[in-house]
Amino acid sequence: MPSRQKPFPPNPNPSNRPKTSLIFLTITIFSSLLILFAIVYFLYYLWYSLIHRSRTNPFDSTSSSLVKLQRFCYRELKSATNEFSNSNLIGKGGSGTVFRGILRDGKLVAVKMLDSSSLQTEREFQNELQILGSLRSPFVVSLLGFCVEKSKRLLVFEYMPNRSLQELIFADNSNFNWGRRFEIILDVSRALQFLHLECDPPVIHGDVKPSNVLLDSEHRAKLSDFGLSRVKIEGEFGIDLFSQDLGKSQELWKSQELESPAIGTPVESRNEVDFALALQASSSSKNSRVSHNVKALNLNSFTYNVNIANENDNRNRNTKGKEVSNLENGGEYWNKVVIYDDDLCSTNDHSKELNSNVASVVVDDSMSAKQWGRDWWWRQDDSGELCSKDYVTEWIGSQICPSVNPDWVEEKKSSNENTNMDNLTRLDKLEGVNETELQEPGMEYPKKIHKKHRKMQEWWKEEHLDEISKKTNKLRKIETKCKKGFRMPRFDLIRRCHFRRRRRFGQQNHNNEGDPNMEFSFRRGWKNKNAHSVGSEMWSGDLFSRELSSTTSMRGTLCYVAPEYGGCGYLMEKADIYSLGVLILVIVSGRRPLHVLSSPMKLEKANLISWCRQLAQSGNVLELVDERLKDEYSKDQASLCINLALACLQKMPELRPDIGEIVKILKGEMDLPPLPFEFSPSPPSKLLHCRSRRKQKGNAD
Ligand SMILES: Nc1ncnc2c1ncn2[C@@H]1O[C@H](COP(=O)(O)OP(=O)(O)OP(=O)(O)O)[C@@H](O)[C@H]1O
Repeated sequence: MPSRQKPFPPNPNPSNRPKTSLIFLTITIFSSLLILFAIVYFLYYLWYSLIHRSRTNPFDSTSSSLVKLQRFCYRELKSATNEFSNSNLIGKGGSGTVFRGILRDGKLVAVKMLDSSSLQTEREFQNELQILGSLRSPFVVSLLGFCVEKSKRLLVFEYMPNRSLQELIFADNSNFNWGRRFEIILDVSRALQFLHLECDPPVIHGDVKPSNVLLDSEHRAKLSDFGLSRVKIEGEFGIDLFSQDLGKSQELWKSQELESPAIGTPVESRNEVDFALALQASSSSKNSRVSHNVKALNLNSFTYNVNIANENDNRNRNTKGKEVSNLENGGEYWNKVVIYDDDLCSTNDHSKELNSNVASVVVDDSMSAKQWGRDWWWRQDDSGELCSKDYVTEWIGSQICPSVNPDWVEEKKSSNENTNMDNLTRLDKLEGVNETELQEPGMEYPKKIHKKHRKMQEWWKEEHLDEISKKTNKLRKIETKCKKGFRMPRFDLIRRCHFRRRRRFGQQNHNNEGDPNMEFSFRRGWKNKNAHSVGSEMWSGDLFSRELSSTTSMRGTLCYVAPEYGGCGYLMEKADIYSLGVLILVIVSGRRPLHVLSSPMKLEKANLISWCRQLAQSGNVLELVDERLKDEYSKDQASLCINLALACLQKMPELRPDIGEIVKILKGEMDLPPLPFEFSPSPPSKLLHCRSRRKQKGNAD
């Protein structure tokens, strides 16, 4: 009989059901709590790490440092400086005049009155406020306050009673002993260490030189003048045009290195072009790169308590407490005019216009078309023309030899002093310098410069038409790619802001273009509205100014500026390292980087850097040490400093030590890495042979 299946027995205990759901509920609540706790913990951790992170964020909106900046009325600063009297005048720089002042509370300050409002002034002012205003370090001069009234721009700094290193080094009866020199080198290095490694994002000073190193009452050095500084924003650059070029130059470097003669080769064959490189920065277009850091300032989340108040132009208007930036306009600094909220003082910004009335300034002389010409440009296109010491010598000769440079005779008559092609010519400042200024004592620039330089440019144009055309095609290709959607944000950005600027300042541009003299300015390039060829397009200021007009990085000081920066490249930490290298040599030697003496016998010492390299090659670096020190210095320290400087002066930025290493080396915590010989200034030996063969051939003819 089939067994009947019993139905499933009913649950003997119906109260089990609520028990199960209770357990389920408990588990759910517990796990929810756990997740909530984890989230809270994560958020707390995030907050904690943000608050306690070791780096100083100069642009951290939570930072109260900027809030501490005091806004002064013009009247107040006027009375503090006794109406900006000459007796209170303590210095004059490229961008303004500095006065000593005593505030109402008795505090001694240095008041820097920036020269009349221009784009350049405004940018430097904003830079000082936004970068230096947020930095606090014992190695950096403190910015205490500012004043904005109409077109007046003033900055109030802590007073540095022992003035600048420049004055200390070059004072006649300088009691500048070795201990102090070494301390100053260490202090400047620490200042850069702070900027490069302890700030987030890192800050690049961009203009390290003796006059920007100020000394406090205890002769401790502090870095000042952040008008040209930049904030490094990692990863903002998109496609890196520069590094592509750098790759190329690296290949060249390698080939040079391989083909360069071994140690012991006569110096003449691989001597210096540092000076050329520095000067190259002042007029190179080939090395001009689209500036990739113009946006740096605006990329930061500045959330200062600011108002925009400019009723005169198209600048953005913004409300208090908001970031004032205009990315559409390429994020250029001048679209971000910040006026600090202060009930006491006027908040109107009357800075209106780009000062387009800029003199063309170049370094040239009657011989320059030839002298500067081929040799000068050699390094810019690697086209094979030899660049050697000759042109430096010739150039210096032209400054010294009366037959070559009649201007010099005049100068000499009026003064028997040494001729110093000093480092104090800031490339960006040259732009605004007129001829009269150039003829100031100590600045041996020839007078009729426009015409001569024009010739050189025309020569260059002829010689390099092919190359320019290639470059133009390359740019066009990039543009086409842009249009097709291939993202080249920087290029496009630069292009856009160029056109916008042209529109904005259309009137001024028009005026310049109408100038039959084809003025050259570092940012605008050559203007020739009648020129239509590809090559002339470059020099007409179209392509050239497209690159340069948008760049805010046409910066640096002659002889201190890093060659790769060239005024238009990236301003990276290693550019500061290069300048530090020059500064170290200047401190150790007590000489200017380019010190041209009337005696031709001392010509080889004219260029400090190349002289130092020569000494290094002959194993006699201590000859460079300032004679005024006699034998009262530490030979080990001096030789360490000089070798360290040489390491900093390497052409390839990558090969230079970083600032952390430099500080360690100076403190004796790390050995100086073996110093590679710097062959880059020499042309590849192949070219040397070519040239010598050509020369021989020429002689035979
Ligand atoms: N805080 C300060 N305390 C004392 N002296 C100062 C101070 N700031 C500047 N000076 C003096 O004023 C001079 C001019 O300084 P400024 O920064 O205007 O120009 P610079 O650095 O010499 O040139 P440039 O602006 O072209 O780089 C300095 O060399 C220094 O002697």
